Amino acid sequence: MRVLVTTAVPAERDAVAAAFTAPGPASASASAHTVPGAVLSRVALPAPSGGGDQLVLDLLAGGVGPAAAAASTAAALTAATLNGEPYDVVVSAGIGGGFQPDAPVGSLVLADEITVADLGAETTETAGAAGAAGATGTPEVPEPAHGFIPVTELGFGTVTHRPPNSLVREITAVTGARQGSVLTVSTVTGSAARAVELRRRHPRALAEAMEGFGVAEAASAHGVPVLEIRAVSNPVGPRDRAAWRIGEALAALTGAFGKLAPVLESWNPHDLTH
Ligand SMILES: O=C(O)c1cccc(C(=O)CC[C@H]2O[C@@H](n3cnc4c(=O)[nH]cnc43)[C@H](O)[C@@H]2O)c1
Repeated sequence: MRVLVTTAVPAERDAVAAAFTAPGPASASASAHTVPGAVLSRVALPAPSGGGDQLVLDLLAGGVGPAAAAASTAAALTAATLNGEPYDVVVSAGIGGGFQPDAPVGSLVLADEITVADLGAETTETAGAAGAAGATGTPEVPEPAHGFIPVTELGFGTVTHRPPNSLVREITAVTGARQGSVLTVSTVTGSAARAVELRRRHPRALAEAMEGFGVAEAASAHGVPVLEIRAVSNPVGPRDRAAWRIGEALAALTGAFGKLAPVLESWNPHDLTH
């Protein structure tokens, strides 16, 4: 089983690696290699004693934001395919903001939907009131934008990727993660009003981060299943850097990967029954 794990920054990548590289009788081997557009840290676990596939994880610190994440993930996926060693699953992993009170700081969120929240068009038309401004004539002063049309309703692309249900269920069970939508945003939410608006539009959202949708777009282009796991470092809402608990979240990420390795080892990538 070959797994590509894309994080944004090296601290997140190293937190994932720490789940496998602690010294011990059967510790994993670690190495690094470069492919065009990506530097990969490889963790190869010892083959399971009862037989079965060896778990190999390539860890990639692919950059902050959906564009960097998509570009670096796509580079790694393409290189692996050209080398005849394609990945079976891609995981977007890192810290994220948690919507309160459902995803407290320090908790884990596993995405059953990876949704881009700000890919679309602003509109002054409210839902169900399209054309209202036109009915009363041209407004004399510009109205504030108060609506959002996702790109899919404009006739383009996609806004949501769905990880395989079976894998999500099993990982939720072993890690104790909360399961819900994880939003991808290009701007970190910094106000209560924006947090409320995001939850109004996405009632199942538990967390927001900046890379999941980019990773998922690359995985989807290669026909590879995708997961997203976030350890909550801060509440989504008014900007308060003092409230961030990055160390706690990175430790939670390490704990999660320690537990999900056996699930990945035993998962059959050809069983994509949702
Ligand atoms: O508030 C700031 O000054 C600030 C400046 C630069 C970067 C940030 C980040 O939030 C880093 C984003 C980084 O971490 C993930 N992340 C963590 N919490 C959140 C969040 O509440 N909303 C969105 N992304 C978050 C994200 O995936 C990036 O990789 C802040």
